[in-house]
Amino acid sequence: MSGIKIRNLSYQYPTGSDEVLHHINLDIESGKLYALVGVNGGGKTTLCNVIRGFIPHFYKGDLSGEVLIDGKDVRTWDPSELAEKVGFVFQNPFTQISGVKETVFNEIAFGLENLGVEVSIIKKKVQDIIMLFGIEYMQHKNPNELSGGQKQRVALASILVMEPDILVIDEPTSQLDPQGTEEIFKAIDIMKKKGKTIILVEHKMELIAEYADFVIVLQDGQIMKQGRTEEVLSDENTEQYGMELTRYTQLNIEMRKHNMNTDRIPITEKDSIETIKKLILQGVKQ
Ligand SMILES: Nc1ncnc2c1ncn2[C@@H]1O[C@H](COP(=O)(O)OP(=O)(O)OP(=O)(O)O)[C@@H](O)[C@H]1O
Repeated sequence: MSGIKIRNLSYQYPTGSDEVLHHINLDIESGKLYALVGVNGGGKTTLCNVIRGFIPHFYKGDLSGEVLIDGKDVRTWDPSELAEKVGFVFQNPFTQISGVKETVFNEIAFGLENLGVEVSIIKKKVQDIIMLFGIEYMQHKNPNELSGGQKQRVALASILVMEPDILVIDEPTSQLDPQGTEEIFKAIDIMKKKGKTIILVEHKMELIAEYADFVIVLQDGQIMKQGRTEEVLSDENTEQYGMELTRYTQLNIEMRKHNMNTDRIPITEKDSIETIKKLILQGVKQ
């Protein structure tokens, strides 16, 4: 179980003329899923890079404030230990696949091999992950011959097999069709149920509404809004930060303009059906 505490964090890239993160304060509770949202260039990837220690270990620049992972500042973490603690899944699965392994099974085993883990343990762990992700059918395939969605699942599995406590996942579905997207979210949900702390950059609000515990809205390097998913996504004001509320919330807001007031503003399909059903039943009783 791992938590992250960020206090007054500001950052400027070495080649940049301005700060791209300004006075960020965040408490990331362990075992929860946080969706990091906001318009392009808001600083989402930069913040992810701070959390995984890429900034300041690889990108220098000006970093001020505190970023504590399990109570220890990222600057004092040993980079390889931090890489074991925080698993990072890239936006583009093609970047993540090693390119040197000929089967999906060996690809997933690659990270553990590099750590020098005993072969019998590696086999067991890889088999377990393959079962968990339901990707037995592709284990003997060449990773280079997989579709984008399949590659992305293999990329996630290769990170999860290393058992990091924290997972930072940057726009995993941006290149995927609806089916591939659903498969990825099922995999993310599996990780959540395993108690991982997850920070997910994602634009698809309906999926965020369904899976995230908390939402953080970043714009121009500042946190404009943060809170429980229901709170942030049922608030019309969230739209001012370039976010589109889910279609269920939009419908509800329209209904309210016509005096059809539900007891609460839904953010998911299931929620929407329930609130509307209740409203209809109330109408029937009157
Ligand atoms: N390596 C870099 N050097 C200098 N400036 C950078 C670098 N990487 C990003 N930036 C700048 O930092 C700001 C934040 O970028 P970042 O990629 O973190 O935003 P983002 O919210 O992830 O955007 P997107 O949704 O487009 O991925 C942008 O103004 C960007 O131009």
